Amino acid sequence: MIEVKNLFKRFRQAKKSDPSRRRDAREGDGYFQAVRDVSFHCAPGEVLGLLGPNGAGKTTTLRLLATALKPDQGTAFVNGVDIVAEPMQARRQIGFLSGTTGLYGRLTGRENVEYFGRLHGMDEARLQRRCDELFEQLQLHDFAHKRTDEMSTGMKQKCSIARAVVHDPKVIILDEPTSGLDVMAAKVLLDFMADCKRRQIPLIFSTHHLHEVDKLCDRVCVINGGTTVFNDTTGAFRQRGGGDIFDAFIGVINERSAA
Ligand SMILES: Nc1ncnc2c1ncn2[C@@H]1O[C@H](COP(=O)(O)OP(=O)(O)OP(=O)(O)O)[C@@H](O)[C@H]1O
Repeated sequence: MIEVKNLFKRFRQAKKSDPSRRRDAREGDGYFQAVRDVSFHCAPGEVLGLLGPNGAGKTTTLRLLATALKPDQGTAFVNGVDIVAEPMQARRQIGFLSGTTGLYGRLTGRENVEYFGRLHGMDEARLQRRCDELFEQLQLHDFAHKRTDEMSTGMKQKCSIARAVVHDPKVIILDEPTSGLDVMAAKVLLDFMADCKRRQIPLIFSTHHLHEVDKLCDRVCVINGGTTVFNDTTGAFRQRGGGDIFDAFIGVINERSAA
């Protein structure tokens, strides 16, 4: 179970901006309030889609949840572990794919994944079994021994996912996993996510591709201007758009912007 409760995060800005030129209500004196009151939850067997326009605060929220950043206020619980009080314990439960691939270019795909498995303290037999399983599932076998700096975007992304989940985490958080991928590579990743759902692993992913949400998600959270503006089931979201998920998204964003 993942429970995110009233997260807030501001970033310091090097220069104070001129108040008359501020374009974003989140900008203050020497800071930018990237996340301001974000809440949602995702149970075992559920997939939650995190949506929002560019700059809404999705990546910041996911980095807070994955303990890469510390919130200013609020917290989250990962399988009952408080990410603020016990970040190390929380981190062990989480598989996190960030926007940057984080692969070592001179290592092969398999070497990268094995390296991160060893960092997680996995014993060799379990690590090899897990790598075999992931390389099969992500259709990476043919490329396992290729250096990652010679791989295509899709192959790199699959390796990054394998790297993120090698330790068999209890929850999975993916930041724009299908961004920039061709249809075939995206399908492999969507199938992987569907399998996590079948295995009762709570999974959260951010995306701009609404058809992925339509196909895969049980719950939807929309962030706009750093704040949660929708948090409910995918069915309830569709209804907001009279059955159309695109209209639902635009309606939720426009409603908030008008307010
Ligand atoms: N380290 C930082 N310092 C200052 N501002 C930041 C920092 N990180 C993010 N921001 C700002 O916070 C806001 C939210 O950024 P974030 O990357 O979380 O948005 P996003 O919803 O993931 O956007 P996108 O869909 O474009 O990836 C943006 O305006 C961004 O410029």
